[in-house]
Amino acid sequence: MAAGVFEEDGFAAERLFSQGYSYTYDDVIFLPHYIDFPTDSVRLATQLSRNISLSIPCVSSPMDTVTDAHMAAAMASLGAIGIVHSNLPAADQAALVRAAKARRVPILSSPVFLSPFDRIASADDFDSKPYVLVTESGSAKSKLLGFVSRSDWEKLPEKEVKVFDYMVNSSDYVPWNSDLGRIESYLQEKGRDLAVMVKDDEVVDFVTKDDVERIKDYPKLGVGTVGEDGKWMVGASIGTREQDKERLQHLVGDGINVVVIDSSQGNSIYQIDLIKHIKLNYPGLDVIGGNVVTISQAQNLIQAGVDGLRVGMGSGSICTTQEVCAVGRGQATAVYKVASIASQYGVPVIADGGISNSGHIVKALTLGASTVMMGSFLAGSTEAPGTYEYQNGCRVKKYRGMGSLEAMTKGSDARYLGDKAKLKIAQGVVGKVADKGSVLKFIPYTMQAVKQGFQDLGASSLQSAHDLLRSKTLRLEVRTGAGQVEGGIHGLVSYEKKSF
Ligand SMILES: NC(=O)C1=CN([C@@H]2O[C@H](COP(=O)(O)OP(=O)(O)OC[C@H]3O[C@@H](n4cnc5c(N)ncnc54)[C@H](O)[C@@H]3O)[C@@H](O)[C@H]2O)C=CC1
Ligand SMILES: O=c1[nH]c(=O)c2[nH+]cn([C@@H]3O[C@H](COP(=O)(O)O)[C@@H](O)[C@H]3O)c2[nH]1
Ligand SMILES: [K+]
Repeated sequence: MAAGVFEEDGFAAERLFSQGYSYTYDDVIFLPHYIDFPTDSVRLATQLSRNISLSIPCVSSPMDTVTDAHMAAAMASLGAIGIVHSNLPAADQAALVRAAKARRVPILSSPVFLSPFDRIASADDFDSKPYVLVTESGSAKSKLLGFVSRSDWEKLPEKEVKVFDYMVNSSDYVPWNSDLGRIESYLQEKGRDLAVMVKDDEVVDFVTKDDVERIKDYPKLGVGTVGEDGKWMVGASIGTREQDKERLQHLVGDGINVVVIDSSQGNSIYQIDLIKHIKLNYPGLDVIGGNVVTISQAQNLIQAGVDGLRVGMGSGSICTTQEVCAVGRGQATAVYKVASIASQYGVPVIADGGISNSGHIVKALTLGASTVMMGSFLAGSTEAPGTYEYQNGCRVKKYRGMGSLEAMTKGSDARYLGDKAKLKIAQGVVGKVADKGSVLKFIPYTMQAVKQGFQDLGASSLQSAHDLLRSKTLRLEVRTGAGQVEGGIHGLVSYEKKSF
């Protein structure tokens, strides 16, 4: 296929993105190319940063309604990665990192522990869990003695008795790093409904037969993201205040694999100094800088030594930065521009914000990003922090911007403690997103859709998509308003949209 054949049809990215417009994902559309491979042969393996490889290009955002320990473990199990948020005291953030790394299953049950001499007075004591675990002292760091199932407790005629009188005695456990396959065999062999995981002298968690059955039915992805220590890889975010150096020390102590410096405008003296500090003091730790949207911002952070760049300003679903500050960039343009410079230095780019469907992921990756970072796309999942509630008959979870007044005044973050006297201006909102089920189910389907997009483009991998982009074989155009309407569902009285 000679490139010349396409010269007259569509634009190369270089030309399209140098005309003075700030384009976002929905503005642009790729022209299909040539298919000579099946969908399943498309490889989505990628780099998060210089030294961290992922088997799928997905990252969960460091936001307090998106990434805690549960999300981080689930993302790692999918071959992606989670970045634990920093809107809480340093020790608590480090505890989330520790929790995510303390298992090799994609789920967390966060058990309730009791001692044999405690009593279970009400169903609330189960904290919505099917079991409580019984240990010698009633804490995790104590000898496992057994468990109480909620159904057994409900059948008790007299609830005032001590746990000791009716618990199931069992000190049987599986090692902390057992995967689901191993746990399933254990449950089958022992004819049990519950496997407790123990590490050294600490009871880590439990997995139920119901959990295993549920997850077994989900589609399988590639290998999980595991570090040299045999644990899930987990990232964490920090700010650029002096106290964040101490926070980082905690996080490194608990084994984070990568740090993300969280700022809406990364090209600052504060961030550049911090990058240098981290590279000097933790030379083995990958640092992701940002956020940036221009070539010159990116160049400054690359010069300071970043191993990855986070791109996006004002493109997030809960962001009001462009409205409040008049600064930012359309996300398609931002990703293309930053990636075009970062690729020359071998620095991978994370396209952060504005992802609401698989097509946006295809666009971000094809325009030069190596991964996408998602907030709203993941916030309605089972694994996101918070509980579901009902709004107008719809099952929803809370999702909020980290620059919203509510998140800023949560009062825990050192970033704002010193600023109490200052007037606070919100750059984000608080909202709700619909229940999407488990990331363990919808991410594999989303990745399959991304593979179909890559196939249409004639790209069998991320590298091949980037090669098509840079060789100008990839052609694209801007869609008019009517073009965007035509590309969506239109002209129907009613419809049901089911993606998988
Ligand atoms: N990607 C995006 O478009 C946006 C993201 N956000 C999110 O909201 C949260 C807050 O972001 P920002 O407000 O940008 O946080 P930030 O911490 O970067 O900046 C807050 C303010 O503190 C200042 N500052 C930072 N370090 C300092 C230091 N060491 N000494 C003195 N002043 C210092 C900054 O210049 C800025 O005025 C983050 O989670 C961010 O990701 C907020 C707005 C837009
Ligand atoms: O202007 C902003 N005000 C905020 O309060 C805020 N909180 C998060 N973010 C950024 O949005 C990204 C997530 O965006 P999505 O929901 O579109 O995935 C995130 O990954 C952040 O980059 C914010 N931007
Ligand atoms: K926005």
